[in-house]
Amino acid sequence: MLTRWLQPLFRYFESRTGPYPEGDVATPPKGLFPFIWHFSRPVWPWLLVMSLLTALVSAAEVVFFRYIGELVDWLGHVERANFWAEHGAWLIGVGAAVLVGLPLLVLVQSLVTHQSIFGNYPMIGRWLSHRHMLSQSLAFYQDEFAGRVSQKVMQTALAIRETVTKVMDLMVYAIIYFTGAAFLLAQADPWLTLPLAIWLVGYLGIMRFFVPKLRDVSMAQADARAQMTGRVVDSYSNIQTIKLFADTRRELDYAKDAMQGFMATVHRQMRLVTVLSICMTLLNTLLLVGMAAMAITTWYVDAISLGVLAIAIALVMRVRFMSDWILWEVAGLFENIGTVQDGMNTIAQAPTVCDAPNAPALSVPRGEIHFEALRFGYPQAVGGFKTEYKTVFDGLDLTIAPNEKVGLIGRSGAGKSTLANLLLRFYDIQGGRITIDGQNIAEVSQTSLRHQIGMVTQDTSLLHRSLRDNIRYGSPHASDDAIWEAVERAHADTFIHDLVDTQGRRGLDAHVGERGVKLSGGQRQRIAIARVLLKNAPILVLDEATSALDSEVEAAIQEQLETLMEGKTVIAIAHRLSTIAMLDRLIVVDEGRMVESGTHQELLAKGGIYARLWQRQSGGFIGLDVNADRPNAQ
Ligand SMILES: Nc1ncnc2c1ncn2[C@@H]1O[C@H](COP(=O)(O)OP(=O)(O)OP(=O)(O)O)[C@@H](O)[C@H]1O
Repeated sequence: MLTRWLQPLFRYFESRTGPYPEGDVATPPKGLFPFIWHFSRPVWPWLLVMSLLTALVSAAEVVFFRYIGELVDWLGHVERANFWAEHGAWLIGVGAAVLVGLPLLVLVQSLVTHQSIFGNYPMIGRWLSHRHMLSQSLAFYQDEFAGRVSQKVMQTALAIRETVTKVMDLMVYAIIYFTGAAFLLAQADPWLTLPLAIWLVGYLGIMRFFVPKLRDVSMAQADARAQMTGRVVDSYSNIQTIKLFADTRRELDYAKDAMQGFMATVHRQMRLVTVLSICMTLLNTLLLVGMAAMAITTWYVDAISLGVLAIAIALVMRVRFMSDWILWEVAGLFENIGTVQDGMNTIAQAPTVCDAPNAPALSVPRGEIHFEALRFGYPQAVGGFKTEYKTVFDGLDLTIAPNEKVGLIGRSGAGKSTLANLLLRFYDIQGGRITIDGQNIAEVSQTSLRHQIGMVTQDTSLLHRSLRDNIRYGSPHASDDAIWEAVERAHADTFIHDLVDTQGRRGLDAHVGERGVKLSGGQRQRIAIARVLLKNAPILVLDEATSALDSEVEAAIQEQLETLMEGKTVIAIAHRLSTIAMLDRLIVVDEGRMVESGTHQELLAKGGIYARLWQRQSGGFIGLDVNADRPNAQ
């Protein structure tokens, strides 16, 4: 009933701050305060309101104590017969104010804190971080575990909320309460503040001693926890290897070693907690006894009234309960600041590959690709500070004519996949340029560049969604008819028709991945081919596109791939030379340069690297005819 009545209020306060801010994606700044501010900007007016209301609630509590003291005094002095006549109106006024005012104040404060801030604030952090992380360069994800990044995104947002709200809410509450209490006691008799002042010195000393120790042990515990989880996850994810070598005891010992490391931090922490509890109890009891003694003494010499004595004891009782709680909050605050700092190191990294300001879209009327004096090496951090480049291309020149189909050949590690990745601008080059129809790919928007290129790779990773969503990922508005047509052309219909996932979803509706259907490497590759068929981009990159298929399916698809290649510029990479031998031109890459170029026949006649490779592959290595030199030899 009450909740129903409060519904409009809930809705009003929940909608005061939008949890999904739009606008340009910005890299969060480095530095603790600017980083926290970056995620707090959308909610700061509400944080301020929360802080003010908290200060009011805290002040109201102290004032309330004061009235209780006055009441005690009257009750001690006034004649019973005159009590109502003298104080009735005043009492009803204060009673009404407490009865209506305080709950109302707490209601508004609670609505602002819980409805406007608590849910929306961390979501703003997650949303802004996630948007930024999606624009991060590929190289970033090759250096970081996806699970670790996602955990940082989720955790950091919560830690920012905890840090800011602890400072702006709980600390404000405690400071106002403590100052208010001290002021109230000083007004009655300055001597009464003495026990409080001594207690404060002791309390700050305890904080100074214990908080850094608690923070250190919490950080050590977080590390030990990560290590323990990491080892357990490592065992589960490599369960096949463990079973293969049938050595669960070794795995258990490996995990136990990390568990013992974790337990050592727990013991350290719990010992600290016990000593801290003893110190706090001693200090608080001392405050209580000290304040009681001081209050009784001052009352005895008639310096204070009975009412003041009562509130002095009551205020101190409350300080006693609050002090434990604040100490833990401060220790927690440092832990949260540590989490924010740790998250900042991952999240506040600028993408290495960026669009130029107002970058135009790429237009591909012809499909000519030109690599000009290309120099590229993968960056490698040396000693954590300096970056060196591991050279892959050193002055490569290559022009691929519109609609030309080129096969790239080279030993493993020669840089074939790298060349494809550079065309897609997954990395920025260190020298030269890459142009498509005369437009430098570094000057057009990355999205438009990748829209114009269809790619099938060796390892097809599918998203944990329905097959339909996976296939139409590059063309989100494709109809089911168009999807089925692509599926049939990729020869994927044979298995898609029979697919049922654990939830009973069938065919294109079946979900892949975790708790979904498990597809073989060849099946996944056919899905990838269907996806590219549907995308129908003017430039095609096939990086070992049929490597996971058996010969029968490969032969069937080859025909479809030829249709797919019609009217497109194609770069195909394959170790099995027979799959690319029929292309217009074959290029052999070695040590960062193009060393041979020509048709299959020309390269065979040349008797160079290609001829030797062909000879080896057709010479029984994969069971082909020794004399086969026909481009379409299978
Ligand atoms: N992300 C990366 N970071 C650093 N070095 C890399 C990265 N990817 C590849 N390399 C290195 O760059 C070189 C070229 O690799 P690339 O994958 O392009 O070769 P490839 O010719 O496609 O090999 P393969 O035929 O085995 O697929 C290799 O020495 C490889 O170790």
